[in-house]
Amino acid sequence: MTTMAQVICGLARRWCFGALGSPLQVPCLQALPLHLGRTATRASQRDLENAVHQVKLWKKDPGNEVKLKLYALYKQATEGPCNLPKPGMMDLVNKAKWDAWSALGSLPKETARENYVDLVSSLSAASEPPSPAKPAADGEQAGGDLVVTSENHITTITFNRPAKKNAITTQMYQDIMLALQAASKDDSVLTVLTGNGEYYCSGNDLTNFTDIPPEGPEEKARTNAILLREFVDCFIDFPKPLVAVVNGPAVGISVTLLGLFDLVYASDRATFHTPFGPLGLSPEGCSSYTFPKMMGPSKLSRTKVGSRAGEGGCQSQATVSLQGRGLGQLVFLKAAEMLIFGRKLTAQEACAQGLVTEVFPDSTFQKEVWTRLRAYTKLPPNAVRTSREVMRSKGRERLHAVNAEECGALQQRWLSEECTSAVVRFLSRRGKL
Ligand SMILES: CCCC/C=C\CC(=O)SCCNC(=O)CCNC(=O)[C@H](O)C(C)(C)COP(=O)(O)OP(=O)(O)OC[C@H]1O[C@@H](n2cnc3c(N)ncnc32)[C@H](O)[C@@H]1OP(=O)(O)O
Repeated sequence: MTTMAQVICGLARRWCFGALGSPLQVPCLQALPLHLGRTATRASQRDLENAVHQVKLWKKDPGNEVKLKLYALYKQATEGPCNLPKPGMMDLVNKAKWDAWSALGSLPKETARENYVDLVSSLSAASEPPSPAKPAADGEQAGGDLVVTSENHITTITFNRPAKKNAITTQMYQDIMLALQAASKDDSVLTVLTGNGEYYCSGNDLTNFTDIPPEGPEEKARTNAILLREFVDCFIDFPKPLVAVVNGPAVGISVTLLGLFDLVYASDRATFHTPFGPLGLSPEGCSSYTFPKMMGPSKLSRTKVGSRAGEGGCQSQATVSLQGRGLGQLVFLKAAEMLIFGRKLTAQEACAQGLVTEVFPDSTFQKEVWTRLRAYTKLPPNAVRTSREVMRSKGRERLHAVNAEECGALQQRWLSEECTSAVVRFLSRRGKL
């Protein structure tokens, strides 16, 4: 059941959206501890104006409680005690504002001004914009192979091995699982995966296959299959919307997992490559199920348009040539081009196939995507979560079964001569073996 407090906070959140700049548009309830100890100089009218200006520059939403307090102090500092008629019970937003202002009673204007200035100054440090991960010129970036940040209701998990094209080590699989567990419980609305540097991710670190334990390669394949299954299960069961911010080329498991994401935003520099054939491997990340499924509907509609073969600008050769042979074949062919034959897709192609939600020019990619995501976090979080759950719940059991089957097949593949030779080929080209 929704409580009145939740209703108020929901309304307040909507009302506050994008209104940080104005000290007048500020809701919520409890009093905040203030810095009352200004003794050196009293805050002047100029100090107040500067503080108001500073609030306008804040990039980070300080939350409704703070904004409501700021509103009340500003009104008290400029107009004195609350002089408005009490709003009706159902006028929730104005009632919250009125309550906050009235709660200041007969606090002198000067003190309110001083409190406003002190509050802004104490919060300003915390409102600095986040420093984005800088592309590494060379070598690893500080902060570990995986960087997890949480702000503005977005938890971001960043692959941070730019010198290795963000290949995923065994430790990183473990750390991503831990990060997802934490993100499922934190106050974030969205969870984002992205990469630092030129690549989004070059997939599984192929040296993961080289440290064979004393028990032998069978044991290695068995433990890898368990790790992979647990890892993919975390994505299947994750309770909030998952967003991939694909900043550059994506390879292997970083591509297949995208079928389990809710939004996939790609730079036009990104490519999508699953070289399982050349590596002697088979698909994972539930892609053997999600890829044919997601690529299906777009092929279906294009097939209908395709009766005018040659006119439809987005028809591929394969689509046209398969017309009339049955949709099952048609759908499978497109996924098969990627998963069996390792065809690399451009961002635009991946978008046309339904793998990518939207493609952005690389020059504006970060700005546009993060602005969009920040706007999405202003939506009522419980509604977002519920919608996500009803969309995901139907297919979850099936996804777990697919994951188990794929991991079983891979356990065999990893022991095959085809796979071993491919990994040896890759590692020996740089004198790693
Ligand atoms: C628990 C197990 C789960 C298994 C599940 C998943 C399966 C997969 O993900 S399969 C896909 C595996 N990935 C690949 O096959 C990609 C391999 N890498 C490449 O083909 C190229 O490196 C790439 C095309 C990504 C980039 O090429 P270049 O631009 O020419 O760069 P370099 O090759 O010089 O790479 C720089 C540096 O990074 C190392 N690197 C890159 N990718 C990987 C990787 N996947 N594993 C290990 N190392 C990788 C590369 O060796 C270079 O290292 P140095 O030689 O030390 O500079």
